[in-house]
Amino acid sequence: MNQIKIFSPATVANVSCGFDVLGFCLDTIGDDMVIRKTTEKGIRISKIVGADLPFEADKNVASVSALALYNDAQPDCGFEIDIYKNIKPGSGIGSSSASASGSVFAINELLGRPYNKTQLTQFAMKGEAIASGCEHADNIAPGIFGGFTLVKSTTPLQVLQLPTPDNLYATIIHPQIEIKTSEARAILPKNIPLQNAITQWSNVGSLVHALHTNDYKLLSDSLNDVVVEPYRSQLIPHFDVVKAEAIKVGALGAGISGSGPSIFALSKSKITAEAVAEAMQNIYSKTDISFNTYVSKINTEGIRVMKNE
Ligand SMILES: Nc1ncnc2c1ncn2[C@@H]1O[C@H](COP(=O)(O)OP(=O)(O)OP(=O)(O)O)[C@@H](O)[C@H]1O
Ligand SMILES: N[C@@H](CCO)C(=O)O
Repeated sequence: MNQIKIFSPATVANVSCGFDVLGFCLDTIGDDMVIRKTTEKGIRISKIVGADLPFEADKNVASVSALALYNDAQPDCGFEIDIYKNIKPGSGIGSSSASASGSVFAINELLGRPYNKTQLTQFAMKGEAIASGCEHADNIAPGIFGGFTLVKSTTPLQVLQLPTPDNLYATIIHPQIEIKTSEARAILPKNIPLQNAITQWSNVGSLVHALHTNDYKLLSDSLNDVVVEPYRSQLIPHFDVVKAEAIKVGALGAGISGSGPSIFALSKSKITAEAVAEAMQNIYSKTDISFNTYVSKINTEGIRVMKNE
C-alpha cells in the first residue's frame, strides 16, 4: 500500500466536568486526509484545502506529530500529507487534534501497523502541544480510540476507553468567533477552592459510572463544570442562554466543547438532539454572529480508512 485516504473526526474534549481528561468522538464532521509514501525521505505537507495553515513541517501539527513517529520508526521512505480541512481551526472541536492524530494513524497503516493506539496517541500529542502549548490528549484519545475516553495519565500515557450508551447523540453549535486554546488556558486560575474540587471529582466519577450503566439520569446530573466553565463561558457570547435553552428542550446537559467557542449538548435520541440544534440556532440567529450546527451520533470507531491503494 502506497497511499491512504482517511476521515479524521472532530472531537469534544472535557465533557463539562473532565477538564483535560474526558472526551468523545463525533461522526458527522471531520477532516479528510490523503497520505502517500515518497522516495524522498522526511515528512512534507503537500496540500492544504479549506484553511490557511502553515506548510512548514515544524509548524503544522500534522507534520510535527508525523515526524515524532517517523523519527522513531526510521522507515526507508518519506511521506507527504494532503489535508482537506472541514474543522475550522480554533473552533473547539479538535481541529488541531484531527490533523495531529490523522497523520500518525495513516502513516502507521502505511507501515503495516507497528504501533498500538496508545503509542499513536503519544506521537499525536507532540503535534497538539504546538497548537495549545501543552501535551494534553483529551481530543486525540477519542479520535484514535473512538467513543468516550478518559486519559488516566499522560506520563506515562494511560488511556481508558469508556462505554458509549446506545442512542446517545451530540449537538454542536459553533458560533464563528475564534478562541485559541492557548489563550483559553491562560485565563484559568492556578488554584481552585476545595469545595469546587470535591464537586468536580464527584461529577467525573458519576459520569463514568453513568456511561458504564447506561444511566441517563445520572449522566445528566454529572454534566456540570464548576471549575473551568465559569471563566471560559465569559468568552462565548450568549453561552448561558444557549445552554439553558438546550436543557429546556430536553438535552441531558450542555457545556463548552473543548476550549470553545463551540457549545455541545448530549441527548438521549436523534429527535431530541435535532430539537436542541434548533433551539441553539434560534439564539444565534437573532444576533449578527454566524454559526454552524452539527448533530452526530457518538462515533465509537474513531478515525477510519476511506480508501487505500
Ligand atoms: N493542521 C492543523 N490543523 C489545525 N490547526 C493547526 C494545524 N497546524 C497548526 N495549527 C494551529 O493550531 C491552532 C488551532 O488549534 P486550537 O487548539 O487553538 O484549536 P482547536 O484544535 O479547534 O480547538 P480545541 O483543541 O479546543 O478543540 C491554530 O493556531 C492553527 O494555526
Ligand atoms: N482540555 C483542553 C481541550 C482543548 O484543546 C482545554 O480545555 O484546554
